[in-house]
Amino acid sequence: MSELPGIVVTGASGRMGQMLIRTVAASEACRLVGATVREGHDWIGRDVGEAMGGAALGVTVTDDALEAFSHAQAVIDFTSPAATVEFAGLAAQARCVHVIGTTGMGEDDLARIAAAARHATIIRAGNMSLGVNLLMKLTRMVASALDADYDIEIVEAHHNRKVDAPSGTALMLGEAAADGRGMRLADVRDAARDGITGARKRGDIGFSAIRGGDIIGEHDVIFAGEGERLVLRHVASDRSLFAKGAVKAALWGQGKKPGEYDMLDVLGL
Ligand SMILES: NC(=O)C1=CN([C@@H]2O[C@H](COP(=O)(O)OP(=O)(O)OC[C@H]3O[C@@H](n4cnc5c(N)ncnc54)[C@H](OP(=O)(O)O)[C@@H]3O)[C@@H](O)[C@H]2O)C=CC1
Ligand SMILES: O=C(O)C1=N[C@H](C(=O)O)C[C@H](O)C1
Repeated sequence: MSELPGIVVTGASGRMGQMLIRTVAASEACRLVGATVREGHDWIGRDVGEAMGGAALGVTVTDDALEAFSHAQAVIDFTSPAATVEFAGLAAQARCVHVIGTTGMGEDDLARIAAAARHATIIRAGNMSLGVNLLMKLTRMVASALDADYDIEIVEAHHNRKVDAPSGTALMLGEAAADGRGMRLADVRDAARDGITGARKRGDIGFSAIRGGDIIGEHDVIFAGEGERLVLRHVASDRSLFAKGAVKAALWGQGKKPGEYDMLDVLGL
């Protein structure tokens, strides 16, 4: 019988990194074979389960990503744009499926990931949950049914440690809304209102970001018309939601041709 796919988790000490370690270790469909952290991190050389304050998991934390990837079939990566771009090259070299949850990527980062996807299977999504990916489909549908008399506003709320705004999810929802209207988000995006902004421009898609406490992730897509308002909402109440989606993506990616995929592909939506 062949072995279960081996998975490496990058950024193992992070909020999502620790959640992913627990999720992969508990899965009956894959094995945890590696855990990486930044160079100089004080977890290096320790068992990752113990470093997290729990039972040993038999995996030693390392900062040698390429060596760790070379023993794996998939890498799950929720870190930072700079780290993810580097890992994309290393995962391609090691012929691993690369699941990317990292948000806040710039044009340049995305171009480098697209280049890596010429040789590697990459699955990237700003949100790995079933609910948000369904919400994208609904958003596209409603945006195409309602004309620009309905102003589209996307409001997102996250914990006070989040470093990027608008969230990756909000941008995915914005892309879906723009697509539903036959527009490019770049042409209608309004994400920075402050001061005397002038009246709202018809057809724009607005973004607002709330940051506070331990909010895991909440997204509203508002269609505001005259005399009525339609609100589509997703609330994440447990980070394991994202980790389970990422594991599903890593397993789905096994044997897939090189290219860039998303969670709509994984979930068959
Ligand atoms: N797609 C999805 O479903 C979801 C996406 N996310 C995204 O995942 C990312 C991580 O979120 P979260 O876990 O909350 O953040 P954290 O800050 O808790 O974790 C990030 C981890 O990445 C590590 N890291 C950052 N830069 C580097 C680098 N250059 N080299 C090596 N390691 C690095 C950090 O290490 P150190 O602490 O040493 O800097 C840390 O361990 C964010 O972009 C977030 O938006 C989050 C949840 C769901
Ligand atoms: O940083 C987070 O926490 C989250 N980030 C993702 C995003 O930017 O949309 C997904 C989720 O909302 C949590």
